[in-house]
Amino acid sequence: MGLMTTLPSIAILGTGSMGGAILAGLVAPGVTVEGGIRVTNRTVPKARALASDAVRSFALDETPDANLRAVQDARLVLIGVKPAMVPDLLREIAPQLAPDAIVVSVAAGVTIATMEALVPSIVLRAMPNTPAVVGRAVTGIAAGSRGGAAELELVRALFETVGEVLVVPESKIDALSTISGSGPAYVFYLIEELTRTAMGLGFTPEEAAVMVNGTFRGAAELLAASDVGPAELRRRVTSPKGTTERAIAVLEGADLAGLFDRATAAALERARELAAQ
Ligand SMILES: NC(=O)C1=CN([C@@H]2O[C@H](COP(=O)(O)OP(=O)(O)OC[C@H]3O[C@@H](n4cnc5c(N)ncnc54)[C@H](OP(=O)(O)O)[C@@H]3O)[C@@H](O)[C@H]2O)C=CC1
Ligand SMILES: O=C(O)[C@@H]1CCC=N1
Repeated sequence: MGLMTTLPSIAILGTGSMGGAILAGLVAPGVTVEGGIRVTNRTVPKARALASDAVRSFALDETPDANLRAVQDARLVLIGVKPAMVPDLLREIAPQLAPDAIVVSVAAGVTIATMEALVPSIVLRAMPNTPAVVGRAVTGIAAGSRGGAAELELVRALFETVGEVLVVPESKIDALSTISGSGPAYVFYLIEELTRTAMGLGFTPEEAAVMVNGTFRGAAELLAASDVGPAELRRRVTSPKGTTERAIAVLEGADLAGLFDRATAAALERARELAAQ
């Protein structure tokens, strides 16, 4: 972010919530994609909406060989379709991939071994999150058995156009997904619920949004700007024998910590199911 980045030609196959968020980073100022960006979707209106001077888009409904056309000469091929569709898509594009193509999948669960069995290319996995849209993603990336440091650095540069990157072994990528991949949903859920509570206390939706959204933003920015961690920042809100202390006691009584352990365990279990599909 904020740096000048030059990337080689890129194809995004499946440009929905996640693929579209990454595309937003690629077309941001400061990023040059030499050789251009091609993206695909199934439906025509969605594909059309993504087209611009910098982006050629293809819809499968209109161009049945959309994915083949998109990967032609592409150095980076980002797989953004649903996990269950990944194997068929890889089988389809395998004959068309450039000899030096690097395939990067963001699909939850689908392992590098599964993908390496289907394409001759270097394959990596990445697990970004939707704040990519505003350049604030956290993305885990994992290398496979092919390729080396240069390919990993290229994929790091790709995801650094949309935020921070953490390199992890593939054995940790599903666990990372349960924290940062799904994490924005947990945060939005908390925001929704606190907003509902505020309205129950008599505030208008607008007032509730000012209070809740502003508080999440303020707390996140305070944490980012602080040299102390969240526990100390929480302590500074929690006056001894005051009101926050009572509220926190209720959350502790409901085992909020245990709930997060159970929620992430369920997400991890689902990643394993998706891998087995
Ligand atoms: N959403 C998130 O926060 C994250 C998602 N992921 C992963 O990203 C992937 C996509 O998820 P998400 O973006 O949420 O889902 P979406 O449904 O928003 O995106 C999937 C996209 O794939 C398109 N598509 C369907 N079939 C094909 C095809 N055969 N060829 C090309 N494109 C096709 C769809 O087009 P159309 O809509 O026109 O049918 C759609 O735009 C999943 O594998 C998920 O695990 C990873 C990290 C975070
Ligand atoms: O819910 C999902 O399966 C994807 C992966 C992480 C976030 N969204």
